[in-house]
Amino acid sequence: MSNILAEAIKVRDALVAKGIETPMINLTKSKDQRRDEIEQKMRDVLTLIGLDLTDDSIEETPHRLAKMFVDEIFSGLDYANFPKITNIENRMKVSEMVLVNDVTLTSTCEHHFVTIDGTVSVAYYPKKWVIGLSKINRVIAFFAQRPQVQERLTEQVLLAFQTILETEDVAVYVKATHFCVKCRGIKDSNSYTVTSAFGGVFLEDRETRKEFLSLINK
Ligand SMILES: Nc1nc2c(ncn2[C@@H]2O[C@H](COP(=O)(O)OP(=O)(O)OP(=O)(O)O)[C@@H](O)[C@H]2O)c(=O)[nH]1
Ligand SMILES: [Zn+2]
Repeated sequence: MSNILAEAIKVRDALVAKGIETPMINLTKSKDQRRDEIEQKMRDVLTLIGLDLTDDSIEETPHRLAKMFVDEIFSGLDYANFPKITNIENRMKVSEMVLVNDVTLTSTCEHHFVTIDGTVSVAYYPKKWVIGLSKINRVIAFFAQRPQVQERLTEQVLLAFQTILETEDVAVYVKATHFCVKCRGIKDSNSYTVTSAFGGVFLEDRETRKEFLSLINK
């Protein structure tokens, strides 16, 4: 736990207090241990599917899956991976909306463990702080690298930025295609899902919300 940044702990506590934290347990095993155990269990799963793991193309797949789960697509379950964010004091007194539009979103649906593919737009009115623009992408990527449902992801991103920026005035808009809808089940390759979450002035003032939505052209 010691390598978790104070900012990350603040964000986690805020999500827990609001009841929007991802259902997760405390990780006690080392990454090596977790990779090893996942690899063994994935070996069993792939064999039960009917694959021959002596084939040289797939013999390393259980190992690849273990690495992918721990180090890549589910790395956002570990707050040690929360991005380092340098808050810059708003000395230039920016008072207009800061908008980062169409940030790439690649996440994983928690119901079927297949891809969620979309974009996220985030806007805020700076109060005390501004942050580096790339940090907006990095925070979104952190929460995307978890098993997710789109509604909770949207709320988590909103509260994370409200906590980091110390302002309620944040808006989040997510548009995504769910491969659990596209490649299996109902097999609808056309539909997409839109979710949004608004705080402060974006919630209270219809004109501000309209301005945000028109700026992102939705
Ligand atoms: N609200 C919400 N639902 C989601 C999201 N991702 C997937 N789902 C839905 O979660 C549901 C899971 O439903 P279940 O009935 O338990 O699973 P299933 O029988 O495999 O469902 P089908 O997809 O209808 O075959 C499905 O309707 C998915 O489309 C999401 O981000 N938000
Ligand atoms: Zn799904």
